[in-house]
Amino acid sequence: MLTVALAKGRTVDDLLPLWGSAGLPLPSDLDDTRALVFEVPWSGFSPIRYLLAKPADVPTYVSFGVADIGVVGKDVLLEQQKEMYELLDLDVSKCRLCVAGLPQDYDRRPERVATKYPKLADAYFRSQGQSVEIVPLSGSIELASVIGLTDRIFDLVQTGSTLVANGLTVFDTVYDISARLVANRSSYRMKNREISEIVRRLNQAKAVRGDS
Ligand SMILES: Nc1ncnc2c1ncn2[C@@H]1O[C@H](COP(=O)(O)OP(=O)(O)OP(=O)(O)O)[C@@H](O)[C@H]1O
Ligand SMILES: O=P(O)(O)OC[C@H]1O[C@H](OP(=O)(O)OP(=O)(O)O)[C@H](O)[C@@H]1O
Repeated sequence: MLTVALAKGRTVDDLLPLWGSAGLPLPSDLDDTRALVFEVPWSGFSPIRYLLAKPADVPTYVSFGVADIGVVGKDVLLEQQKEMYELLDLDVSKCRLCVAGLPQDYDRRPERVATKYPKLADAYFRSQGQSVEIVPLSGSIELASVIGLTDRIFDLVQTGSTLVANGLTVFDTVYDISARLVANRSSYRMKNREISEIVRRLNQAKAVRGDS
């Protein structure tokens, strides 16, 4: 059995079309159930057990080895820096980690920064030689700047529509983000046949998608 931890929500929604076109077995009734574990047979290989986890918890499952591989955003991997192999950029759930704020604050020295990524934000502002207070929040980060709790946010931007809707603008783009396939180090050795086949098929599906 190969156990795969998938970040539920946006990541798994964006991943499944690629996973399916790679000919990998799909959990079928994902949308119709509250179940979090799905076991699916895989012809010629060990069955796959999918775990649907909160995005921020996927690296924990993989690094402890209760999941052999996982799919999660690079933002989460960068923030947590857990021990594991990053095998593949899946090129889905693409967005950017940015510093943003109200346009009138652009020329002011930053004092407080709201973010779901406290370590990355701290490292970024230190690298700019700026000492800021990090305000950790768990979502709707834009709100902090809109109501004046902070003069910067450090958050994901894709279309930019959340920023626009809240009167905010990008000050700097810090990282390009996308979903990644990761593996537990010892699983990578012990279950190499299955894991290598998954990587091979996903690479092939990515190439076909890129051509079309
Ligand atoms: N607007 C976006 N566009 C594209 N990808 C995004 C966007 N927002 C987040 N992502 C990517 O998708 C991943 C999951 O985002 P999502 O918003 O579903 O999770 P979350 O808010 O962290 O989940 P939860 O709050 O349920 O734990 C992020 O880690 C990031 O890699
Ligand atoms: O540039 P956009 O296309 O508008 O996307 C960016 C928004 O998407 C994410 O939030 P999400 O929808 O995950 O909600 P959250 O703030 O509760 O995490 C991110 O934190 C931004 O708020």
